[in-house]
Amino acid sequence: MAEPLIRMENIRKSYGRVQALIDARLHVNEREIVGLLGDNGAGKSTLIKVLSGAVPLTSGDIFVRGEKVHFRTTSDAIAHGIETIYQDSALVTQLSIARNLFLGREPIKAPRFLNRMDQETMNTVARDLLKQVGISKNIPPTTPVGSLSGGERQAVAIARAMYFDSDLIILDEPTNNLGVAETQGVLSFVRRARDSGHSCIFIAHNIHHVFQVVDRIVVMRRGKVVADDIDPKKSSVEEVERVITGMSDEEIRAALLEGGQRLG
Ligand SMILES: Nc1ncnc2c1ncn2[C@@H]1O[C@H](COP(=O)(O)OP(=O)(O)OP(=O)(O)O)[C@@H](O)[C@H]1O
Repeated sequence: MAEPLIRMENIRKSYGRVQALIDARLHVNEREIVGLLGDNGAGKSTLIKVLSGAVPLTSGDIFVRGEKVHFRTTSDAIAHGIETIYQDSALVTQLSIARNLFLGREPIKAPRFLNRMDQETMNTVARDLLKQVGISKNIPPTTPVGSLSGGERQAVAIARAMYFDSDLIILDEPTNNLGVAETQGVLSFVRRARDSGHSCIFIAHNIHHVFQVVDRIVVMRRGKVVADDIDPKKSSVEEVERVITGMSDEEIRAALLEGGQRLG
């Protein structure tokens, strides 16, 4: 079998006495959307932070296309094609969509010594990217990001990762606080990123959103990966919820009943 794009093995991460990750493993194939699920505190964010170079691992190995890597900073991970998009996506609201797409990597107009940004190129690329990512309305690339909706901002961040050729785009709770239509928009941007050759890790508390978009589901519980090959087409939401909680139907019913009695 082909070497996966990303392979993480025996990942341990301790914060003092707290063992956030215990021999966690994760792989992501080329052109694959992996959904990462788990209850609060299961270790999802920590695993992603390790993969994006934001926190150092205590022990374990990370491979990119079979090559062992050591990420000490987020720039190391970005240099290996791994881009993480957080909810607020680090966009500058006062600047245009085009400027945000190129933030820190702006093309320079000739003659280069004058150090003038090539606004025209930025606008042309931005227009094309917005189309690729599937922003349906005709939004000019000169529009300030501050006037975009939450879903459109996610689209700009995804477009940026696509343009700078990130192989893996990690989306941490991209649909949080979004309305129904906006959420559907973001899910379709993620599908388009996959269809144009990128892989994604999608973290969301809303299991229904995950089911709609991912190719495979990975579940974490108490720092460990307890399932890494759930096919959303063959499993039900309830089955996956059981894996997340580690509870049987009976235990879930008892917990609900107990909760109901407490409320009553
Ligand atoms: N900086 C930190 N210092 C100490 N403990 C931490 C730190 N970050 C996370 N933890 C602990 O590590 C464990 C895993 O947390 P993590 O945030 O990775 O879980 P999560 O699955 O992302 O949860 P959530 O869905 O609530 O964001 C938890 O017990 C958490 O309290």
